[in-house]
Amino acid sequence: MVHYADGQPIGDLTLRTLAMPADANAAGDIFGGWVMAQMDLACGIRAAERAKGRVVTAAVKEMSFAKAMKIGDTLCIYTHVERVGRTSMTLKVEAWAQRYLSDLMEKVTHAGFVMVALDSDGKPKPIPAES
Ligand SMILES: CCCCCCCCCCCCCCCC(=O)SCCNC(=O)CCNC(=O)[C@H](O)C(C)(C)COP(=O)(O)OP(=O)(O)OC[C@H]1O[C@@H](n2cnc3c(N)ncnc32)[C@H](O)[C@@H]1OP(=O)(O)O
Repeated sequence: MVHYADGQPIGDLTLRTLAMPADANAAGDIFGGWVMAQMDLACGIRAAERAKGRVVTAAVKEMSFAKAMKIGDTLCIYTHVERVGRTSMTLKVEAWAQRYLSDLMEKVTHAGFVMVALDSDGKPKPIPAES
C-alpha cells in the first residue's frame, strides 16, 4: 500500500521503471530529459492504443519539474486523454516517484503532450471513434 504525498495521481498508470545511476548527474539527481523521455513513451503507448495505430509527439506543453527524482526511485507515469481532436489528442501526464525502498509516492513532474495519429505514409490520419 503506497502513501501519496501530493493528492492522488490523475489518469491511469501507464508505465513504471527504475531510475538507475546512468540516468543521474553527479549529485544523484535524475536528468529531466530522462524523465521526459519516459513520459513520451507512456504517451506513445496510451495514444497508440487510443488511435489504434502509429502516433508521433507533436508538442510538449507546460512541463515543470516540481521535485527531484533520485537514483533508486521507481518512476510511475500516469496518463489521461484530456481532448481528442480530428487527428490529434492532448494527454495530461504526471510523473510520480516512489521513493527508494519506501511506500512514499511524490509527484515530481507534470506536462501536457499533443500526440498525432499517422497513416502508413506518415500523414496525419483521423482518430477513430472510441469503441
Ligand atoms: C495499436 C495499439 C498499440 C498499443 C501499443 C503501442 C506501443 C507503441 C508505442 C510507440 C510509442 C512511440 C512514441 C514515440 C513518439 C515520438 O517520439 S515521435 C518523434 C518526435 N515527433 C516527431 O518526429 C513529429 C514530427 N512532426 C510531424 O511529423 C508533423 O509536424 C505532425 C506532428 C505529424 C503534424 O503534421 P502537419 O502536417 O503539421 O499536420 P496538421 O494537419 O497541420 O496537424 C495535425 C494535427 O496536429 C495538431 N498539431 C500539429 N502541430 C501541433 C502543435 N505544435 N501543437 C499542438 N497541436 C499541433 C493540429 O492541430 C492537428 O490537430 P487536429 O485538429 O487534426 O486534431
